[in-house]
Amino acid sequence: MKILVINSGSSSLKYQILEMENEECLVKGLVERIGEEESDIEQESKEKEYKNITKINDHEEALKKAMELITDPEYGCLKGLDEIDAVGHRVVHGGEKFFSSVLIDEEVIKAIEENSDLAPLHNPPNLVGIRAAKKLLPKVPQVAVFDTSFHHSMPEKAYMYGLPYELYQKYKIRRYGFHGTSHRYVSQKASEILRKDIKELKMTTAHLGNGASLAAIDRGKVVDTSMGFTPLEGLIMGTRSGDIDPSIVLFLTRKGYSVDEVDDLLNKRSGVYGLSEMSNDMRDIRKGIENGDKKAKLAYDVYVYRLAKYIGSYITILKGLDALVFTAGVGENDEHVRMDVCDYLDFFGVKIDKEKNTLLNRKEGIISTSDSDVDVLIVKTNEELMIAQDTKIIVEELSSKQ
Ligand SMILES: Nc1ncnc2c1ncn2[C@@H]1O[C@H](COP(=O)(O)OP(=O)(O)O)[C@@H](O)[C@H]1O
Ligand SMILES: CC(=O)OP(=O)(O)O
Ligand SMILES: [Mg+2]
Repeated sequence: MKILVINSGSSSLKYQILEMENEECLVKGLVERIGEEESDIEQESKEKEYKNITKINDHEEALKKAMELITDPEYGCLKGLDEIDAVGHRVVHGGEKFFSSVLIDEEVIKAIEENSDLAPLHNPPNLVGIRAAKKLLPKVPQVAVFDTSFHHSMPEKAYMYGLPYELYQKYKIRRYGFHGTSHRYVSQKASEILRKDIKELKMTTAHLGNGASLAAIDRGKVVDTSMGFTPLEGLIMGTRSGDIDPSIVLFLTRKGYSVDEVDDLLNKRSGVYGLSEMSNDMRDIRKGIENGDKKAKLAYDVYVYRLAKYIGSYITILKGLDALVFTAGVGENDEHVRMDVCDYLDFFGVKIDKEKNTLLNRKEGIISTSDSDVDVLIVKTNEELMIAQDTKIIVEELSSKQ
């Protein structure tokens, strides 16, 4: 079975074709800066790499271009689009309605549309991707895999805010959590690496990409997570502020900032980028620190401090910790972040093996010492594989019913 996985962002479209026989990725591509004068297109297959800059007007055009490249005799991996058996879509906000992946029909599309209010940056482009794929591949079953669904197990006490209850009833204002597909994948993978049943483990998974979140996972079930009503809450991220005093928003609007300006400030101009006044990328921050840049150092320190503070609080609510898992761009590649976060956790018996931490950088495995009270791991996230696996299960169920 060949599955097309689509992750459609506000101005980008990421895609992969996976052969599910051996769960191999046949082709992987990215169209960026959709709608701008120049869009970047990149595709990688076994030994071939395609790169081009051209104008791509919208997501439908991006998907069309992707389909052309997938079936290109030189760069592609398929002879025709009819080889695609199913499509799996990343959908960011499933609200309270979806707690597992579903086959997409008109009702599901309507529900995703209704949740757009809750994730205006993410759900609309996801829907555009779904509609474009349905148009191009009308006979192929399509599945939605939600970022929020793995967090559905959170208890009320973790997902409710200290706000009037009627706001929850009226607007569904509560914590939802995101990156669930990644937290689910890496928690399972970590238990495999540890050769322990996930049902026996207390775990904290740290998805540290451009967006970043933590999940507290008790015996396979999420009990808390750092992102909230939207993906803005929690950790310091590449360009997002994470937790701040909500009064700052009121203060700024009273100073004359418009709602859209505050939105832009908190989502796109804050976090590591805002503090360092330099970059959202940890590689640039490292270079800055090495060159003695004080703001880069400050941004790094605030980033690591917030992370350690959250992990400490998760050790309390989990009443212990068996495994701490680092994943995504920063988690997988930045040995300094892992080292410095674990340094704060010394009191809890977390001991990192410096040599393994360096040696396993960009790889996968256990990086704690054998006498550490907590196993610390690097796991490479693979949201696309998880989406494809869910899609396969749902499509097989569907065909067994027919
Ligand atoms: N070698 C590296 N060292 C440190 N940080 C890295 C490295 N490679 C990537 N990163 C960080 O990872 C981020 C991207 O993470 P990724 O998980 O790919 O992001 P996205 O949220 O876009 O999926 C970059 O912005 C950068 O901060
Ligand atoms: C939900 C979210 O923050 O996603 P990303 O990290 O892809 O921006
Ligand atoms: Mg990501």
